[in-house]
Amino acid sequence: MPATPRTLTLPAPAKLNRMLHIVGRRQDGYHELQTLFQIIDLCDSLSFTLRQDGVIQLTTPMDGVAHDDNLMVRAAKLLQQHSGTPLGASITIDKHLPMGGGLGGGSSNAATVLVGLNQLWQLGYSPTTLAALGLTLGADVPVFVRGHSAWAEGVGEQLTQATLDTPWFVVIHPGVSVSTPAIFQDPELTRDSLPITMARALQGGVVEWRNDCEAIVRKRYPPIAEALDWLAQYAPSRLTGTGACLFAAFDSQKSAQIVAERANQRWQAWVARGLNTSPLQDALGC
Ligand SMILES: C[C@@](CO)(OP(=O)(O)O)[C@H](O)COP(=O)(O)OP(=O)(O)OC[C@H]1O[C@@H](n2ccc(N)nc2=O)[C@H](O)[C@@H]1O
Ligand SMILES: Nc1ncnc2c1ncn2[C@@H]1O[C@H](COP(=O)(O)OP(=O)(O)O)[C@@H](O)[C@H]1O
Repeated sequence: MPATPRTLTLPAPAKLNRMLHIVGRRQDGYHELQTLFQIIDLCDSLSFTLRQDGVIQLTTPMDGVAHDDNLMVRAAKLLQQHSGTPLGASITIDKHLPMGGGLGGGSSNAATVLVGLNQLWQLGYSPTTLAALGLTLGADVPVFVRGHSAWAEGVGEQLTQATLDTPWFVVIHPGVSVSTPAIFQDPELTRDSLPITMARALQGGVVEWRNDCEAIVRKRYPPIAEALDWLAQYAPSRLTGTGACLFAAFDSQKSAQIVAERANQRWQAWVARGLNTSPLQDALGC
């Protein structure tokens, strides 16, 4: 039998919401969405070292997030409690994704912890079990556990695998942070988009592909409106999630790079490839 690995290094990729429609509001205040999630090759990198003493320790603190509130620590403890394993782990992160930027970095970190520790602790849980556990941490965790571009409904947890085009994206963070709860509480938010089918969404292309949060985000955060308008000179620009990041698709890496290099120095700009399968699942060979 092969020896149990004692360390594991795995990526935690970002996502874009290629479109996001708000089709209703539940009794508990949460919004019903229809969205196309696409995983991109912009990643954080997480390393796990097995511990026999049962301790969960994040060894790279993150500014503004207390140790025990960190989604990585919460995910590890959740899996530990659920499984009853006596094992622990030290976790380090090389963080590249902006926090609270609509790229799903925190959720992706949590998913990589669930998938990575499932392997390191040899628990043998299925993706379905891990996705259900992940959902208790955040609506965007399941898509990263499944590791495939997807059509999502409900609050984002009802996933159907989808295959999207894989352009090169320019992704911009305009340097302001958006409060997700404030956007969802905004009285002017459009909440009555007509539900569409996944087939229609995939056929509709750019015509149907809008983000219903964008009008409010533009109004409340002028620097985001400025960045969306700037990027739209080159290709249709759109917000991801509730922002603050926005993106546009290009045919080649070169054309995306030319645009990214022209971006305002006050913004962060990346060039990233759209994917259909996650680098996390690629790394694990599943
Ligand atoms: C809307 C998305 C699309 O990807 O935006 P981003 O977070 O990526 O920007 C996500 O599903 C967000 O999910 P997540 O980031 O987990 O949201 P949470 O922290 O759970 O929600 C923060 C708050 O936003 C509101 N909220 C969130 C999601 C939702 N479908 N309806 C809501 O009304 C709730 O008031 C909630 O308390
Ligand atoms: N490991 C983590 N990485 C990023 N954010 C985290 C993490 N753990 C907790 N958080 C909290 O979760 C919030 C949302 O994070 P993130 O997923 O990056 O944003 P978004 O949901 O907008 O894409 C952050 O503002 C931060 O307070």
